[in-house]
Amino acid sequence: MGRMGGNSRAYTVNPSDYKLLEEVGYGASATVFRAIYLPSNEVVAVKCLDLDRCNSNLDDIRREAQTMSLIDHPNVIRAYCSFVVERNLWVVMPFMAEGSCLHLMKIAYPDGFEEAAIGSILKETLKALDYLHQQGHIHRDVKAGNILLDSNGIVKLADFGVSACMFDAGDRQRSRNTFVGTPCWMAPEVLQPGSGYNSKADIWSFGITALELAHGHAPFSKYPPMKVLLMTIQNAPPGLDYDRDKKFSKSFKEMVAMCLVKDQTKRPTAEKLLKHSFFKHAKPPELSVKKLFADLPPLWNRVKALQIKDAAQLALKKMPSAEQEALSQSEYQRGVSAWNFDVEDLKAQASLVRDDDDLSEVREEDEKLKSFVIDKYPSHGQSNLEKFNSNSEPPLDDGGGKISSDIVQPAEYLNKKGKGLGCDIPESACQERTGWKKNGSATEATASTSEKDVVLPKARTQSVKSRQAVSGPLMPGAVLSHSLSERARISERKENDNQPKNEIAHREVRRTPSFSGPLMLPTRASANSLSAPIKSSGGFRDSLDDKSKSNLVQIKGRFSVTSENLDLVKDIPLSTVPRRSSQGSPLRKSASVGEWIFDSKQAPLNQPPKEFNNSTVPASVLMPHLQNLFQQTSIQQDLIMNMLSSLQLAEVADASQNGKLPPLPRSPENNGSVETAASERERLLLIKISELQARMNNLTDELTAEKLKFIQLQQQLISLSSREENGDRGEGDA
Ligand SMILES: Nc1ncnc2c1ncn2[C@@H]1O[C@H](COP(=O)(O)OP(=O)(O)OP(=O)(O)O)[C@@H](O)[C@H]1O
Repeated sequence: MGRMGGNSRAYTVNPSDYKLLEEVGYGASATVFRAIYLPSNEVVAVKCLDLDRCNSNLDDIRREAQTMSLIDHPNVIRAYCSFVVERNLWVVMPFMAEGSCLHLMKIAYPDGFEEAAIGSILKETLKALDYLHQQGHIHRDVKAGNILLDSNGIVKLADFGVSACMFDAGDRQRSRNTFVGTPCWMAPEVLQPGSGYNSKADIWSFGITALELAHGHAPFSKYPPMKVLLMTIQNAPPGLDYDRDKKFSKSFKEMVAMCLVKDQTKRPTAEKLLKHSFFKHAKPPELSVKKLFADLPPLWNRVKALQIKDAAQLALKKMPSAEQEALSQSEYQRGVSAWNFDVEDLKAQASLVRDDDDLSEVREEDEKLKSFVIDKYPSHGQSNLEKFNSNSEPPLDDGGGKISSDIVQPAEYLNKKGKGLGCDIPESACQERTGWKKNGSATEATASTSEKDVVLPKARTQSVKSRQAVSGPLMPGAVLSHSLSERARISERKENDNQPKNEIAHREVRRTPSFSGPLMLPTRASANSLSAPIKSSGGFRDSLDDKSKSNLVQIKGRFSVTSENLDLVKDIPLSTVPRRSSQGSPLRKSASVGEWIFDSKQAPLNQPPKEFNNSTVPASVLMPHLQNLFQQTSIQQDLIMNMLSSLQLAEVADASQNGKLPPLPRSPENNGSVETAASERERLLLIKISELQARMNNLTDELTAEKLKFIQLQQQLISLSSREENGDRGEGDA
């Protein structure tokens, strides 16, 4: 460590020679400051690496620092010198006044740069890569966050050297607990166990970086690491879409496609890629890059604005997501640090990760972000909040988590014409151009082909949602209330996802005894099994929990999918219930109770109309049948419930009087046995209820039989009378 060669100017390794000024960047393990090198009054950047957060030892760092001293290229940022200050490693570098491309996009270009600027930035970056590869190095961390710009438009690739060393030794990027990163830039071969990788891995990352610059975020960036790993391995490579990314040239699309080939041997070298027509026509960066930040405020003010926004986003992170992210993150750390993936294991882990990219959720988060900012910065006013939007934002892929108490000065900045903030937000600093530009679906629309791959999980999530809705919003009128309650239930479920498990369980128990919606099948099941007073006992709580578990068909994302065909007698001891096969069940026929009430035009219940088997039947045809079915079922349900409850009340009173049920203990001395007696009482009541149900079934059977008899008699009567009529007519004719 110490001074590094290849630089004409000598820099001391004495920390007191450096005056640290504003923070201009932060990453997984480091914070970067603008600083003054006092002996020469020169502005430099000092990167302070927290050694406690790095998994590398000092020897590794020293070795890498020596390697760095050999690097000398205009497009690779070099370290002037480095030294240890307490538990930090300070790396002194040239100060790149416009920061990273990532920051620039976040602050002013949430949808990415225009092609001319991208071409220049990529060309300079590729020159750096070519140089490094020629020197036998692999960068391994090519991404917009590591492409730095200075005020002249000069482009330099950063984070090589010390950082790469730390990457070797462990898991540099992911060593900080608060950091949430994604392996979006990693080549498939890097993620695959044992496949080995070389400098072509940088070409893949370069291709991903091209997409990042084009869209404002890397493909898959909204997914947690585990999911990204799998998507990178399993999905078709991402790319620029020939239709959707119309604004980009064919040669740009071609160039990206060449980089993002899964077979590394088919990817071009940096040297070869530089000869691609896309780079041949690239403009000098002074022309196309410099104008990107022409009217932007100083870097440190932008960084502060971003920190506030990042803090707001972090504060809004919902618990389960955070937990899942932590899980994903820890798995990711485990795998990445060893560079040894068990793909099957990853799949299993990734299946635990939610699919959460539907727009409604993004909007929901967006709304929360707004309200958070209102709470935190009430003076900003609603009009300004309209400018806040995180839809287009990729997840934080740098540090974050630092809630700065500093206040960004009133922004004279970010007044870029047509894009400028032009607002009066004092702290979060007019973030219109800080990536909070509203572009929601537009981002989706311009997504790369990679995001087409994402459509699948999306569709799956949606189908799960629609299945959930089956029990609810079938029809207007009386059922509407149920649909509403069901929707409320779903949203409650959503809410539940954000709550500690024990609380959810608690609420589940509290919710189920409510019989407000007799048409809701899950509620029916619980209503059928138990009466309200019994439900309040602890014993029932267990049974409820078990029941809810047993009804769980699938957990998908935020939603648990429950069986819609819950057995109404599920909770009743089997031995006491005369079970019938559904086919031969008179109870099924007893659905004809509805026929007594509704006119004969109504659809038969036992047999769905033929069209039902045809999936192409229009909803307009299906809806009346479904409504009819639903109404009849609900009426039948109500009838049964009424009969059941009246019978039940009578029986319970009866049984209690006859001493069949143990009376509830009344004296305080009996307190110890209250629970036992109560649960015994519950058990007996359950048996009673099941007996009553069985009796009710028999009664219904009898009723149905009587009805059939009645119909038969009616038919006989009709035929008799018609025969009589015919006889009369015959006689008359004769
Ligand atoms: N020389 C520099 N001049 C100006 N800004 C810089 C300089 N070096 C780094 N930065 C800023 O600081 C940020 C973090 O730096 P860097 O990427 O080196 O840290 P890190 O901890 O290695 O981050 P990560 O590992 O997440 O990429 C950069 O994204 C950039 O915005």
